[in-house]
Amino acid sequence: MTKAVLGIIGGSGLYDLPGLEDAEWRSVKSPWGTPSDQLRFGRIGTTPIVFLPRHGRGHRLSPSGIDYRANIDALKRAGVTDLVSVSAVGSLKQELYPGDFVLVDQFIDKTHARASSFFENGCVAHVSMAHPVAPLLVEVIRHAAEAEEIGHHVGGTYVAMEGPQFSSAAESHLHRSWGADVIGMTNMPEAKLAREAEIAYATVAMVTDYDCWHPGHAAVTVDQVIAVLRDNADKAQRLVSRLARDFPADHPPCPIGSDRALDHAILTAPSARDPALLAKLDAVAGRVLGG
Ligand SMILES: CSC[C@H]1O[C@H](OP(=O)(O)O)[C@H](O)[C@@H]1O
Ligand SMILES: Nc1ncnc2[nH]cnc12
Repeated sequence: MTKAVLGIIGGSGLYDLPGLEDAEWRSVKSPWGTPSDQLRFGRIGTTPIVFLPRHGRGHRLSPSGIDYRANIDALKRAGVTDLVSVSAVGSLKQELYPGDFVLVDQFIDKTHARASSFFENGCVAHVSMAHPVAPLLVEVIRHAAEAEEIGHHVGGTYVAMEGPQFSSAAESHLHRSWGADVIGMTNMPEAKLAREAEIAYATVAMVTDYDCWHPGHAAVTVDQVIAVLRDNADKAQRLVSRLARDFPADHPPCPIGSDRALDHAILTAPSARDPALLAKLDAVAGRVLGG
């Protein structure tokens, strides 16, 4: 059993966590770059919490400009074992209405302009992304949503697009033809990097719009996204607070191995590893690299 530290990445509209006790913004340095902001350390009940606003306070960072490696590395250095992303998404299905919450369990990664791995020349590793979302974490979120009587859908596929422009209608129809449920711009490579860092990851996707495929709805605009987020801020807040309050202090092993993803992943022979890269991997891969 490991002691749990709950990380929350706040997406669009979520730049702080009211209700966090003993809260303090603290800078955490990362050898991978500059995290989106300082981390907000605190607790809710007895659960230690580390919060990070993904786009920075004031929404300074575009989805392509976020240093996802620095964010995940900093959260790992802060001791985070479980990470919940709270994200605005467009709906690709009639039955997923603006205001609904979707606990996604799969991703399709269409991003192409972001560093997407900690493992580079000099230390090559291949982790499994077959099951990108940690089932025990989803269960705790599901219980929290039920306890707060917040309507939610369990399961769904999130398409991660590069952005920052929204999709064309042809792209939106293509994503629907893939059977995907929701679309956003940020959960990849975040989920891949969390897996490499052996952090359990799950997403609360908050539907804000019907993207641009729906004949009965105008194409998505930022104003619309913000209006829906504002209307649902209280629900999101209640969900996170309940999740944190009820979060189990001890941590059984993840059934899909999120917490030991590197056990058989590193291919580069010890003698061929690049010492400079190994030094940067101290937090992410310290468990298997030692030192
Ligand atoms: C403001 S709409 C587009 C923006 O919102 C989502 O961000 P996040 O996942 O951080 O909530 C979407 O991915 C885009 O970055
Ligand atoms: N329709 C959409 N496409 C991409 N990202 C989004 N975030 C919120 N709505 C979105």
